[in-house]
Amino acid sequence: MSDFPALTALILAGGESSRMGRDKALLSFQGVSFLENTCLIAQDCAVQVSVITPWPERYELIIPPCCRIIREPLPTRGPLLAFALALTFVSTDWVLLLACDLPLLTPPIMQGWSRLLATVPENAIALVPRCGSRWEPLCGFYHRRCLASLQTYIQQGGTSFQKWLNVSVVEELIIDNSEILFNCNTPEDLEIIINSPDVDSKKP
Ligand SMILES: Nc1nc2c(ncn2[C@@H]2O[C@H](COP(=O)(O)OP(=O)(O)OP(=O)(O)O)[C@@H](O)[C@H]2O)c(=O)[nH]1
Ligand SMILES: [Mg+2]
Repeated sequence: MSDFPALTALILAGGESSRMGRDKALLSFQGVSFLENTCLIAQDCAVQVSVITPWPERYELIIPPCCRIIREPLPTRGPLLAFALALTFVSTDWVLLLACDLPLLTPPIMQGWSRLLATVPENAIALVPRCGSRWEPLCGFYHRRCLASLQTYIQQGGTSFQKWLNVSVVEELIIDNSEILFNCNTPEDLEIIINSPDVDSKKP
């Protein structure tokens, strides 16, 4: 048995990738696509992994066999609404939400963070890292009890993770090394990780 609660991982793969100019989920890093790599990392700490996307056909051959796909209607309306939809399919208390463009995450890091769930106060709806004044919501843990407040926020027209988290009780996930959250959005970002001598072992 693991020393953290059962987790469902929800992986977002429905972005436009407009800055990258091609689908980030399909980018290859160290011989594995970004999306498959994210699924494999998530599998290591989650009892169920689901990919939420409007185009399942694009990914069904690259994701590991036991991962589920949740189809999101088109047109997409951003990560917050995709998360709210996916959350309705979750049966574990805790969820790990991940973007598919965080290629430096590793299983040991995610497991270490998962252990912190035991320290989260009962009234908190999430455990999320911060970078400066902003949350890093697409690499965070959410309790299923956040769904009610999330749905209310969305019904009021909200679409911003930052604003929703700022009006919620959220525990900050303190991270030792923010480089682990390196977000690969542009061709230049991709060059950086491909050419970095430190990422061979994915230890920034
Ligand atoms: N399912 C789903 N995922 C989304 C949606 N929008 C963004 N994402 C995902 O959220 C994560 C972060 O996306 P961003 O890097 O902010 O945006 P992007 O749309 O992928 O790329 P840009 O067009 O360059 O902003 C990625 O994993 C995206 O695939 C959406 O509407 N639905
Ligand atoms: Mg991004």
